[in-house]
Order: sequence, then structure tokens, then C-alpha cells
Amino acid sequence: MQLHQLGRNAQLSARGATRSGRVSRAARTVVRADAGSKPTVLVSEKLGAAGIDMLKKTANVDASYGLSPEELKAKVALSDALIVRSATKVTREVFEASKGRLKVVGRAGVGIDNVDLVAATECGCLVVNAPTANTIAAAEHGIALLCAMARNVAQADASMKMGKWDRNTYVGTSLTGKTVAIIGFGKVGSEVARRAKGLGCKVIAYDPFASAEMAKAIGVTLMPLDDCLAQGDFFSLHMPLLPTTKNLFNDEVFAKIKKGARIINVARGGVIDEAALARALDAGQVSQAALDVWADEPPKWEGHPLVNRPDVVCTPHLGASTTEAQEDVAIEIVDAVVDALMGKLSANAVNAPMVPAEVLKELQPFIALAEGLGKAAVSLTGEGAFTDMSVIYQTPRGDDLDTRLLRANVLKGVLEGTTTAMVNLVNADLLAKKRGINVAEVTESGTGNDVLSGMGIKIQTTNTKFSGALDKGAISLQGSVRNGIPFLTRIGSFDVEVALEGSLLLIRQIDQPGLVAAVATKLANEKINISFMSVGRTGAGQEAIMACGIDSPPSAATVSEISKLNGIQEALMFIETQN
Ligand SMILES: NC(=O)c1ccc[n+]([C@@H]2O[C@H](COP(=O)([O-])OP(=O)(O)OC[C@H]3O[C@@H](n4cnc5c(N)ncnc54)[C@H](O)[C@@H]3O)[C@@H](O)[C@H]2O)c1
Ligand SMILES: O=C(O)[C@H](O)COP(=O)(O)O
Repeated sequence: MQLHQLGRNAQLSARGATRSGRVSRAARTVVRADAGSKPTVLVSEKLGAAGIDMLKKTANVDASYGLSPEELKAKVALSDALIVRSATKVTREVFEASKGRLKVVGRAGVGIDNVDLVAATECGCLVVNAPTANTIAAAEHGIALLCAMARNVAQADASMKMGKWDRNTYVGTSLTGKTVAIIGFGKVGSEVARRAKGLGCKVIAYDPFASAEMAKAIGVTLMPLDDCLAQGDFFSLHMPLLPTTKNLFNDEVFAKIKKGARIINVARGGVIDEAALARALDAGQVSQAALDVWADEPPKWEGHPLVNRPDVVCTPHLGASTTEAQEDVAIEIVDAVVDALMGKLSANAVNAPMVPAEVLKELQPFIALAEGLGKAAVSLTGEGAFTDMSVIYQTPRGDDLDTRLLRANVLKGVLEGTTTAMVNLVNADLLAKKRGINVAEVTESGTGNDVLSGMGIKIQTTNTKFSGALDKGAISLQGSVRNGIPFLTRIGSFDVEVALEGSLLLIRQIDQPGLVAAVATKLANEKINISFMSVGRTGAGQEAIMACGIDSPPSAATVSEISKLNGIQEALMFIETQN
């Protein structure tokens, strides 16, 4: 006869949902600011006033600009969200320093190369960006640099301000009829293309992932990089900084371009090898460059290979800096951060799968079931690790069911009691992988009108604290939702019907008269009320499982006494902390 008492998971109950709050549990799968109090949002770089005003309606705003890395680390420990632009380096140390408090990082702009996404994901912190609001501003700046460079505007201006009237040195080059090669044909690249065409340029582009049809629709020919390099008179760079694009424009690439071509970069400094560009300019292979972005920002002026050259036009990362764009970016990022803090899944999430609102709505009732099944199943495992588990979905939807949210919540239930990490949609799969847990998903045909008629979980182990939960060599549970409440419907090979919330007492017994009353008496002696009871048996007088929902957990002594009752084979108390 086995007897186990599982302790209450204080951490979980401390942030538990109320019955009426169950609807919001899915939402809080993603992020969760402390309920009841306003979240604190640290804004570490200048953000448009409209965004700050919006933010103040829902959050305590700490606008602290120019923080040192140490100051930033101290502040994130007191912040639920952080909003940055490109200057704040959100490193692993920053995430670790937040000690789990930081739920969301909002990048008020597009490029997220200043945010350590791996660390964010590992820490369960959602990263959102503002992908659209500065597109036009960046494209306009690209065109401004193209024109300024072609007509030596900056150099001529500087010369006049030195009292010179020099009409010979600054003779420019015409744009009309020239070929502009766009490298990175995304949002900004395609807007630059439209504008360059308006200036009478022929536009070609290289982007390994862009759609040729979309390019064709705006009169742009997509072609391989080498063809672009051979044909472009002007190169306008618009790809993100990634390991695959770092130093993409290097000695080898500069050697392939048409002699005397010009280059504009409003993407990221790191996509150009700056020393190689300086060599190409020295050799006349590139005749001019116009750069908004730099490998290090701000660049180290002294001895910098590019900043001080007359054939390079420089701006200090101004692409997104128009009044209009900054207002729009601020609104776009504040919307995304506030939504995320309120638990809504964000369309601007960078490190979490997007779950569309309609999918979220229909899965909502099953979120608590998924988490509860995961938690219950792992509570039944014995000492030691397990490696394989499966989640079973009974659904009329077949393979079309979007299971990511459900899987994440099963994993939340499985992992959260055994790790200090907050498990959510952002990091659930990663944390399971790190723990060496393989998750298989199985879809079975379901009945009824709901998206799911039931869910199951199997942990492939016979190492259990309650052998009644074993079925065919695995700890096996099934559940479903009844009137919005998650129910356990099967334990091992026994059908039961008990709400999967609060405290549960599981008993394996030989079916016989008087046992239910005997258990109830033992619990009553401790003034413990039974809220639900369900007995599943293979047949009269045969093996059975009694599942009791109880209002408060009995003492270990009472569970021990129950387990010694005549006919009882094992008893297990566990706290299923849905509430
Ligand atoms: N200077 C600024 O202030 C400023 C403002 C806005 C955007 N940006 C930067 O511009 C870049 C583009 O922004 P976006 O909004 O157009 O992004 P986007 O995601 O819409 O477009 C990027 C494009 O680059 C393509 N790409 C990826 N790898 C590539 C490769 N190896 N070669 C060629 N193309 C590749 C992608 O397929 C995508 O189409 C980002 O780095 C962003 O940070 C800078
Ligand atoms: O990626 C971006 O959105 C731009 O580089 C803008 O950066 P900023 O917000 O620092 O101006």
C-alpha cells in the first residue's frame, strides 16, 4: 500500500485564478503583471509624447533616459515592461537582473538586434516591436541620402559654411536612368523602390525571401545577388542584421560591384564591413557612400575608417526620426506592450508564436484543462526524470486544430512546479526541450460542437506515486470541460468525473460497500468537506478508483489512516491549484 502527501505549491496558488477569472488564464499564459496594481513600465529612450500619455493611463511610467547598464539592471528588477529604441542593449544580464519581473520588452521600432532574443525567450519574456510605423520615414531617409549623396549636398553645404563658393568640386551625378539595387526587399526596401522609380531610376532587388509577384507589381525585378552587384549603380541596403547578413558587404562583394557604384545604408551598420568599404572607396571601386547606421553606435570618431571621409555622407541613425514616425511608433509600441501586459497575445510578438484572436477565443475554456492535466499528471510521477509524454486532443477539427496554446499550457502545468522559471507560450517548448522532455501530439476524432470534446495526457513512465493512474505503461489522464469547468474524466483505465481544481484525494480500492462512508467519516473527523466524489470501477467488487474533491487538504495522518482502511490499496492527496 502506498501513501503520499503532496504539498501545496505556494508559488502557484499565489498567482492563481479565481473561478470567474478563469477566462483570463489563457491570456496570462503569455505575460502577467501583478493583478490589482498598475504595472510599471520603464521607458529607457525618448518615446513620442502620445505614447507616453497612453501608457500613463494603464501603467506607472518610469521614463529614465541614458541609463548605464548597471542602472538599467537595477531598474528592470522593479519593472514589468521595458520600452527601448535601438540604443539600449537588452542583454542576458538585463533579463537575469529582472529576476522574472520583466514580462515584456517593447522595441519602439523594427530592428531587434539590440535585444538578446534567446535570453528573453529563456526567461519567458515576450518581445514585441513596432514593425510598421517608421517604414516610410526610413524609406524617405534612404531617398534623402541617395539624393544628397548624388548631388554632394552635405559637402557643398559644409564648404559654403566655410565661406567658399565652389561650383566645380561638387558636380553631381544624375539619378534618372540609373539602376538602383535594393538589397532586402521588405517594407522599407519596397518603399524605397517605389520612390526611386518616381525619380526615374530602374530598380532591381535581391531578397532571398521576397515574393517575385509583389516585386513585379511595383515594377521591380528580383534577381540573384551577383546579378544585382553587377548591374547596380546605387545600392540601397534594407536587410535586417542577422548572422547571415553580418558583413554581407565585404571585400569580396565590393570586388563584384560595378566600378564607381554608390552605396546607401539605412539598415544596420553591421551589414557592411566598414574597413572593407573604406578600402573599396580608396580604390575607387565604390565612389561614394551615405550611411545612417554604424557597426558601433555612436562610432568611435578617432581613426574611424569612414566618418571623416569627404566621400561619405553621415547621419546619426536618423532613419526613423521624423516627428510623425516617432508619434506613430510610440502608439504602435505602447499598444503592443499594454496588450501584452493585459495578457493579450500580440500580433507584434517577435519571440512567441502568433495565436490569432479567433483561435484564442475558442480555445479559452480548455486552457485551464490543459494546465490542470499537465500539473496533475506530473504530480503522479515518482522520483526521477521522464523523457516522453504525449498530449491527446479529441477534436472534430482533425489536424487543423491549432494546438500551440494548449501544448504550452500542458507544459506549463508539467514544468512550473519543478522550475523557478515562469513557463508561458514564449518559452514552454524551449524549457521542455532543455529538460529533455519530448512531447508528441496526437489528434483523435472528437464529438460535439466544441473545438475539443476532451484532452488527454500520457507520461511514458511506470514510476508513479499512484499506480491506479497507470494504463498500458504510462501515467494516463483524460479530461474535458463541463460548463466552463475543467473535469478529470479518466484516471489510468478508470472513468471518473471530478472537477480538476482545488484539492483532490485519489484512492485505489477494491469496490465494496461502506468504503465511501468510511473515507467520508475519516475526512469529517478533520472537519473536511467533500465537494465532489466519483467512483470508477472495472466491475462490482472489483478494482475501483475513488476521486474526491475536498474543500481543504487533510493532514498526512488522516491520509495515512484512510490508506489503512480495509479494502483500500493506495491513497494519494494532491493539490490541484487551479484556484
Ligand atoms: N535607419 C533607421 O532608422 C531604420 C528605420 C527602420 C528600419 N531600419 C532597418 O531596416 C531594416 C529593414 O526594415 P524593414 O522594416 O524593411 O524589415 P522587413 O523585415 O520588412 O524587411 C527586411 C527584408 O530583408 C530580407 N532579407 C533577410 N535576409 C536577407 C539577405 N541575406 N539578403 C537580402 N535580404 C534579406 C527579408 O526577406 C525581408 O524582406 C531593418 O534592419 C531595420 O532595423 C532602420
Ligand atoms: O530599426 C528601427 O526601427 C530603426 O533603426 C529605428 O531605430 P531608433 O528607434 O533607435 O531610431
